[in-house]
This record gives sequence, structure tokens and C-alpha cells, in this order.
Amino acid sequence: MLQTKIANIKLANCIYNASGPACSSLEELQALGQSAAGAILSKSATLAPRAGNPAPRYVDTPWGSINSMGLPNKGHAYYLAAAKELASFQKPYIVSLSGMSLADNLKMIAEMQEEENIAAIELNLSCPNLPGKPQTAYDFEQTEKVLAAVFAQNNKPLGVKLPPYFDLLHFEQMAQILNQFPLSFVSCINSIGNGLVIDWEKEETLIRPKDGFGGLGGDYIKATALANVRQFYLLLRPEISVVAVGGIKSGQDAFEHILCGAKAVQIGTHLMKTGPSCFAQISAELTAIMQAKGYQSIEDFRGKLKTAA
Ligand SMILES: C=Cc1c(C(=O)O)[nH]c(=O)[nH]c1=O
Repeated sequence: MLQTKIANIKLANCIYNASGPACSSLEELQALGQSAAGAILSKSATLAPRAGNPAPRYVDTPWGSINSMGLPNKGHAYYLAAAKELASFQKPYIVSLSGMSLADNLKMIAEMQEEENIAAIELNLSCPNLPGKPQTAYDFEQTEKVLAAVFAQNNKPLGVKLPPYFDLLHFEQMAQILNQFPLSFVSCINSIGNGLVIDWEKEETLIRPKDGFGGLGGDYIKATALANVRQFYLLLRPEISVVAVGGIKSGQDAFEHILCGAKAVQIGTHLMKTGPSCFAQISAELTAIMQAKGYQSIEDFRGKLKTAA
């Protein structure tokens, strides 16, 4: 019922984890392997390990979450080595990369090429929490330059993690760039950058880094995520799959993203809040909705959102 394909990668279940929450250590990745998730996606890696920002740097809120983690990770070699350990789960292992420079990204991508247990690379062009570093994907010229350099050397299935866009012209400009490259997928969206959540009783910010400014996830961002999924589904070549992430905590949320055109959906904040059992929860809810509507597979309704009459 829930099987899908991202480019030529088969997933038995179209629901898996978003990069970031609960996917930094081998133990966390193995827990994802043991769960109902259809794939395993790592925390974005840099060339060398990083400690990230001082805590509190991630906080759950009633409407979702706010984070300014600062890209803490165990370094790309760790996630490369993890590939062999995760092969026994027989589900695609995708490595997320977020190098501090184009040179770092190219070096990490080159080292990933020969590892057959890495199904794909998700190149993160949208980390909002590196002080002094703008989100690459908000700079269209730089994005084109990065993708040209990446595809001059990459032969593995590769997609990009995009930030949310809010201007219809930006969707068109970005799609025009992305359509030039042999991308396997785009993952929409990363957190909405630089939100601010306050504890009014203590009269202070919830998180410490960047004076409390951080990426928003969860209910706050679902409507924006749906819009980005829909726009890129309509504007990108059909060979480029759209993977949805943003505000998915139920089968209904997953159904809505697939209706907008998503080939697969990723779970971030809800995974942080409820743990890897969320994949079985959301899978069961989505299956029930599909059965109630008479759909056998996600292709029966994917992308078929109607505009109000
Ligand atoms: C890779 C860094 C990211 C981070 C982070 O490590 O601060 N948080 C996000 O919400 N999105 C990111 O892409």
C-alpha cells in the first residue's frame, strides 16, 4: 500500500525520518532501521565532527519545535562507515551532507561514491543556524554553481534539501535551476529559519544560540511545507521526485503532502516528540485513510489535489 520509488530507489514504505532529529549516532540510526521507517537518513554531516551550539538549542513547543543546533554531527567518515552496519536492515540508507564549504561538500561526495550501501545523498543547501553563513539555496547563483560542480563528479542518486520559499517567482527561478541537473529528488522543506519563541513568564527566549532565533518545525510550518511541495511538484521535471517534510504527525498530514505530489514523506519534530514508533503510527493512519477512500497505492491519488470549484 505505502511502497514508493524515489528516482530508481525502491522504498517499501514512503514514510521515513527527516535529517536532524534522532539520527546522529549509530544507535539512533539502528533504531530507525528497526522501526517501520521505509529508509534511514543521517544527520547532516560536515567533513570533521562538530559539537554544535550551546544548549538549550532544541525545544519542543505545543505547536512544534524550535532549534539552533549548529550542525552537531560525528563527521562524514562516521556516517560513511555506518553504511555497512546498517545494510542488514535492508532499507535504503541515505547520507545527508552539509559541508562548511563547496570544497568540503565535493570531498565528502567523492568519498561516498564507492559505498554501495549508501543508496543516495541528500545535499543540505538550507541549514539556517550557521552564524555568518547564509542558506545556500536562498542564493540562486551560488546554488547553480554548487550543483554544476557536484554533478561534474557525482554518479550516485543525489537530491537537495531546500529551505521554504514564500514568493511564487522564487519557486520558478529555483525550479528553472534545478531542472538543469540530473537530480533524483528535492526534499521540501527544511525548518522555517530564524523564528523566535519566548517564555513570557521568565521573559526570556526558549533557546540560547543566536539570541533565541532558530528554525521552526511542526504545526507552525505545515501550510508552508504543503505549498512548497505543491509548487515544486508542478514546476520540476517528473524525473525529480519531491519528498515532503514539514508538520507531518499523522496519516492525514502524510496524505495531504502526497495529494500535493510528494513521492515520500519525512518526519522530524514528531519523531523527536514521540520516538521511532511514529512510523508505525503514521503508516497505520495513512493506510486506513487510503482504504476508506478506495486507494490501493499512493499513485492512485498522488498529485491529484483539486483547486476549489
Ligand atoms: C544542518 C543543519 C540544520 C540544523 C542545525 O543543525 O542547526 N537545524 C535545522 O533546522 N536545519 C538544518 O539544516
